[in-house]
Amino acid sequence: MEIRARAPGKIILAGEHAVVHGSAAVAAAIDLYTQSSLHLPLPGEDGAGEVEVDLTDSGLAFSWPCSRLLEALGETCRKAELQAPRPCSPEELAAIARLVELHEIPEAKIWLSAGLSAFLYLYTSILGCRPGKVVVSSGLPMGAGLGSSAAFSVSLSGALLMAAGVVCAEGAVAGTEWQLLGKDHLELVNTWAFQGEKIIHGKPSGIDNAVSTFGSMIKFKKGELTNLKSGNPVKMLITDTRVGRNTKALVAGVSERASRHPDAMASVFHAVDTISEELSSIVELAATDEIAMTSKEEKLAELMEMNQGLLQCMGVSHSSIETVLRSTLKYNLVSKLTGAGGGGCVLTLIPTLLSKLVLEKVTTELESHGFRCFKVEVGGQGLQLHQG
Ligand SMILES: Nc1ncnc2c1ncn2[C@@H]1O[C@H](COP(=O)(O)OP(=O)(O)O)[C@@H](O)[C@H]1O
Ligand SMILES: C[C@@](O)(CCOP(=O)(O)O)CC(=O)O
Ligand SMILES: [Mg+2]
Repeated sequence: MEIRARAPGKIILAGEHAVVHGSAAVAAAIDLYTQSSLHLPLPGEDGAGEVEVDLTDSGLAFSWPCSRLLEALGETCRKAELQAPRPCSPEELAAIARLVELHEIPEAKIWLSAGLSAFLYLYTSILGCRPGKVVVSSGLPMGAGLGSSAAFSVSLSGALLMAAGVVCAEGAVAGTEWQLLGKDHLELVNTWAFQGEKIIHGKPSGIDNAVSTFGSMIKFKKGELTNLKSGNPVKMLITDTRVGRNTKALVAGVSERASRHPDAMASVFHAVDTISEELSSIVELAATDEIAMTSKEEKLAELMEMNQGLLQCMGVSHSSIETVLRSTLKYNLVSKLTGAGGGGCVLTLIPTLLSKLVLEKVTTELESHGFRCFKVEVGGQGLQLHQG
């Protein structure tokens, strides 16, 4: 049996970091995906008696004998029958970390260990210690602010839950082999994926796994999700500064700043909340044609600029991000970091009336700094599955 699941990455238009502290944020799915293909041996064929994961983008594969997993994680594997999402306890996480340490991960790729821990937790919690192989491949840059960790957790959870027979397709994406889940099944995938995100991020808000699961453009506040009817989606240029960073460390850094300066940071988070609320109402107004496109774009640009200033206050900008801001400002274009910052990706709003020539000039200038630019479609489908 083979099950494939693909889950999109995301951009955050406003509200990253502040969303972890209860502010609203606005995010949208993008057309770059992480795909997980799960192969389970048929009854009677036990395969190699191992759980294997092939991380094709990093060129590394890992496997654990099922007997070893059962010995280390007996409780987790037994609880798999319940298939109700639950957090990973510190004892389980320590046992999983020991299983990951059985493999020598090259120092340059040590950041993969968080993803491997999330994999082992999701696999054994949902399928128990059954043999199987998962091949993961992604079109998303990893650790760059486009939500690769959430897309990884969502695609894995989707494939595993379908294999366990807990979720099933309810519709199809027209003209493709991909199938969709109903709302309740998506909720279940999302709750499991959040457990994976917790292992990778420490303290995620849940916005990344929500937008990766449900797709579209959403407003997210304190775990509550509102779908935004966006009409004409905004056009964004993404610049990957190629400066590596780690969401977990950046989120922890903002929390530390908030505990050093609680009142000042509460004001910053409140300001971000009002920016996200205003941005989401402009997006929805534009869908009803009650606001002209140019006026919408001017307002969005100003709100993005203000949000970027507040992200600097939180201490998550970076000299590479500032270089992108300065370069795009020369062409009167507004940019802000997206995701956790500290490097990673920057969004630049592309106004409808911007000439191709100007866009080419900006892109050339950004690429001359060693950055990578690309355009994405915003607000598409969330999790999609295929059973072969
Ligand atoms: N395809 C993948 N294979 C293995 N691990 C992955 C994959 N995608 C994401 N991860 C895990 O997620 C981490 C990146 O997550 P994070 O720091 O939150 O950045 P982002 O979510 O913005 O890409 C990686 O270090 C890795 O542990
Ligand atoms: C910084 C944050 O708001 C978004 C992190 O996104 P990413 O992992 O950098 O793609 C954290 C969160 O909301 O969980
Ligand atoms: Mg992430």
